[in-house]
Amino acid sequence: MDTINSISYPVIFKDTLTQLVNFIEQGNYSRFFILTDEHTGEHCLPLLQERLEHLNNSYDVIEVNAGEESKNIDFCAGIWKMLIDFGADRHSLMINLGGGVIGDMGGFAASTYKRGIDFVQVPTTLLSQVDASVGGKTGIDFDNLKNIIGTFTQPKAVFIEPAFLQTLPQRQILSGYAEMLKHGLIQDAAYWSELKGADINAAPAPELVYQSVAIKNKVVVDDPFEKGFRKCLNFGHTVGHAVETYSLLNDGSKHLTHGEAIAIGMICEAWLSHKNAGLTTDELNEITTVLNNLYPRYELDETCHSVLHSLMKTDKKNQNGNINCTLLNKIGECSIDHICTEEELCDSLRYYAGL
Ligand SMILES: NC(=O)c1ccc[n+]([C@@H]2O[C@H](COP(=O)([O-])OP(=O)(O)OC[C@H]3O[C@@H](n4cnc5c(N)ncnc54)[C@H](O)[C@@H]3O)[C@@H](O)[C@H]2O)c1
Ligand SMILES: O=C(O)C(=O)C[C@@H](O)[C@H](O)[C@H](O)COP(=O)(O)O
Ligand SMILES: [Zn+2]
Repeated sequence: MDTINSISYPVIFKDTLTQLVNFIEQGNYSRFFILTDEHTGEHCLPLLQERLEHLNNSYDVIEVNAGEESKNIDFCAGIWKMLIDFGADRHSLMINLGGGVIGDMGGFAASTYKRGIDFVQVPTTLLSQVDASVGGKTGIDFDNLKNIIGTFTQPKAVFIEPAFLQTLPQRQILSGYAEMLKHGLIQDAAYWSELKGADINAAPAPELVYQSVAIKNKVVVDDPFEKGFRKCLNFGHTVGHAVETYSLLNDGSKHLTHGEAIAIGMICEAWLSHKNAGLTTDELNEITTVLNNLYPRYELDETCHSVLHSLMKTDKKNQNGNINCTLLNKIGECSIDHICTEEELCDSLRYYAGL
């Protein structure tokens, strides 16, 4: 349980911060930059800085506001500007110290600055440790659409440090847990069974984080650019991204987290899986009960269906104007490219609302 080899880089689980310092020392970088947000600047940066004290390399810290509201072109431009002001050359390294927002946006900023500088992911939320840091999807939100601008660019390494999870609020633990449950549902029934009964009041054991990364990694290694089966990792996201965006637009600072929205999306898409892909009634009931008990309820009445449907029409898995979902054939097995109609998608929202 030390390292997983991903597409072109290691995901490191052991002696993580020491390994990060070694990586910087051996990388011969002209300069490095640590991207943080307000919370990781406070809770995670000091732990890293302790280890950097004996290094000769100089570095700068770039801090952005925390949260999804910052994952946009304005904050990204702020990062590019800071890199210019700090004199970052092509042999610079960006260290993304934070959750999925920092990883996605920092990865995007790095992959485009001077046509691309190296970056590493140091994920500090459960969600980013089990999912966002691996696989090379970078990006920002634009025009109220999730991750609509971005690249597939692989980091040079990923460093997963369990100590960072100690300061993570419970709500964020639960948010990351949704992507872990997704990994079980799409690829591993035994993992789903193990997780559904686990204590979610604290960060999960490192073995479970490792298992999730292993599941995701196998998929992204086989299909790094999402030409086909990688779409399985998007189970719950056709509806989930629409619900997340809807909440970002309507709920101000009380918006849903990514994981909370994906949990709702997984309930709806489990219903679609029952209708169109062979998921049994018992399995649908099991998935619905587990997710509905774990995650807060969210009101989705008829008035929001047309907005949600318009948002789903922009999903990246779609083709030729059809909305393409990833659906479960059974717990632990899924298939991609199921075309779902507006009526079916709205019925799935009605199923959720009627629970
Ligand atoms: N690239 C991918 O493959 C991928 C996969 C899944 C999700 N995502 C994206 O990831 C984002 C969600 O990521 P997230 O859930 O990590 O959100 P986030 O980055 O907004 O972090 C959640 C909150 O936790 C705080 N935080 C982070 N680490 C902390 C720590 N150790 N202690 C205390 N507070 C801490 C952050 O400041 C923030 O307030 C979404 O934008 C989603 O689209 C990307
Ligand atoms: O890595 C992937 O592939 C995923 O789909 C993982 C998702 O959990 C993640 O939310 C991802 O950012 C979604 O990507 P998008 O292409 O639908 O924006
Ligand atoms: Zn996700």
